[in-house]
Amino acid sequence: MSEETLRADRVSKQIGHRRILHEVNLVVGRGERVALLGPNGAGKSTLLRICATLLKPTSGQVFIGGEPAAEKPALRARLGVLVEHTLFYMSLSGRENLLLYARLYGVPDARRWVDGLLDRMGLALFAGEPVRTYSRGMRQRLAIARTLVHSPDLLLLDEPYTALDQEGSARLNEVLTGLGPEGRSLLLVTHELEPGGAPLPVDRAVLLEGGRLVDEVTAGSLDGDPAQVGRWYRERVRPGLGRG
Ligand SMILES: Nc1ncnc2c1ncn2[C@@H]1O[C@H](COP(=O)(O)OP(=O)(O)OP(=O)(O)O)[C@@H](O)[C@H]1O
Repeated sequence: MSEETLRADRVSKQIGHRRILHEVNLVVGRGERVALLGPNGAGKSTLLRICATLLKPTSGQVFIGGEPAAEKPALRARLGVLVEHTLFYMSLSGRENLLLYARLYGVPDARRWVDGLLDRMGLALFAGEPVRTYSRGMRQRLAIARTLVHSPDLLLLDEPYTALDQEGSARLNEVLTGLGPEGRSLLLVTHELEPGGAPLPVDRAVLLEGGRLVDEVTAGSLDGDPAQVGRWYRERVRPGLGRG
């Protein structure tokens, strides 16, 4: 794996007559966690989907671990992706759903590993229950666990805190905090600036507006206080008013 886990190189996206992304350059280093922030409609989900190889850019390229993603579909296995509406087999249990995924990726000692993930997301008690009985927050916890099943090098999470309660958010924060030391990387789209009342667990935040990356900040540059990422963002963007 190169030191650059993800590189978006002059990525543009046009849908119909609309330019949604304008020559976006973004690098996520190995073990680095980056928040992709911006107002509604800025193009965050579109950029994340392109980085996740779910959507093709109109121009520009995405590199995963230094390799061009468009030419190597196998790189997909290095990614853990959460976008809206994860699909599960509703009549199967949470555990069975994750085990299917684990077998697909040839995860060793799958049962133990999957049970560990369910436990980390606070789903141990419901592991054997069919997913159709899960609440929205429980499904979101399961969807997060699923992104981790194959120990991906890069997590791409779009609004993962949606529907999570305080405890679920804290569990996710813990998972994301553990990524850096394991050399795993994160691209996180969120409107939640203090999830579960805690600072965003990222090393850097970038601001996307009108399809352009317009600013960035490292958590370390803000007096070493990651809680300041939220303040940094709020000072730049006032909801509904665009750039402040
Ligand atoms: N398939 C599509 N067809 C037409 N327009 C689209 C399509 N997908 C996205 N868009 C438009 O692209 C722009 C960016 O959308 P995107 O979902 O990437 O924004 P976002 O920053 O994630 O917004 P939000 O914070 O509201 O989730 C929006 O104006 C949206 O309407």
